[in-house]
Amino acid sequence: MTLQTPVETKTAIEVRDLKKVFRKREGMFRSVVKEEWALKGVSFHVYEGETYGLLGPNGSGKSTLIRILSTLLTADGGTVRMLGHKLPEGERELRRKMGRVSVDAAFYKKLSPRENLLYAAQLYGLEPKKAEKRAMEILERLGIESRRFTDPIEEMSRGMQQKIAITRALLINPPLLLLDEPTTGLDPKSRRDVQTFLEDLRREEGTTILLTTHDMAEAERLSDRIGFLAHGRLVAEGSAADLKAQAGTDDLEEAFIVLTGEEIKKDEEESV
Ligand SMILES: Nc1ncnc2c1ncn2[C@@H]1O[C@H](COP(=O)(O)OP(=O)(O)OP(=O)(O)O)[C@@H](O)[C@H]1O
Repeated sequence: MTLQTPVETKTAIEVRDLKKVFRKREGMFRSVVKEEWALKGVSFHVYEGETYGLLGPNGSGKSTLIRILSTLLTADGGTVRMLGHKLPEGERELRRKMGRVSVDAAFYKKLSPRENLLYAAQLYGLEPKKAEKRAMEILERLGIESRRFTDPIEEMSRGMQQKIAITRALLINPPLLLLDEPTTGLDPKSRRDVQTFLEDLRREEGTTILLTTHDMAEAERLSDRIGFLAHGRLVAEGSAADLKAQAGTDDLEEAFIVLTGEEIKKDEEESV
């Protein structure tokens, strides 16, 4: 009898009962403290090499969740384990292993993408020539013409800045990528460039990707599994097909409404 080797599926991200509260002072004398639970106990996991999309309307807690995983915010409850490291203890190691992109990426705006990326490469301890070659390759694949590499970032559109932020996150070729709304506000072509690039990355490098979006088509195109987030809770999860089956519909947007009782408002510029 021959024993079959089981296919090993490792977990890259494990989030258990994650909670986050924001406290705001309100009232005339700012004496009233109001608590806002952005995350009310969220649990999910992402397998190695999987793309997992968190889908939710404005204010559902997507950015808060990604910011905690990115080590930019600390949680008020629950546990996070990524690539075998627990937060907050494994913060330093994790920062070296993950790429993070958010809508408010900080750059030296007077400097060019080339200068910003070389500076980041230096911080990562990368060899400048190799880093430059990799950066130029990624920028080209993302559809930025090489003649723009030396223009100041402040002269570039938001879409271009977003592509430069993605390039920076990928300089170290991280096994894990956390993307907060990677295509929000991009024109249709830029959006497709970024989506195609993310698909290639998953296929060619086996990168584990956690992304947030409020774009149904994007979630469906990119994600192996999708989690529906509403009011700080993960209401449902599964492949797009599973979620549609759970809701008894063949449309993901309708499935979102049926399963969460919420609607996702589309930004006007986002209709592709
Ligand atoms: N720094 C903060 N201080 C106070 N409240 C905050 C802070 N960040 C987020 N919140 C609140 O937490 C809740 C979740 O916000 P979060 O930004 O995570 O949602 P989101 O799903 O990412 O929304 P969007 O799609 O608009 O970015 C909201 O009610 C928001 O007002």
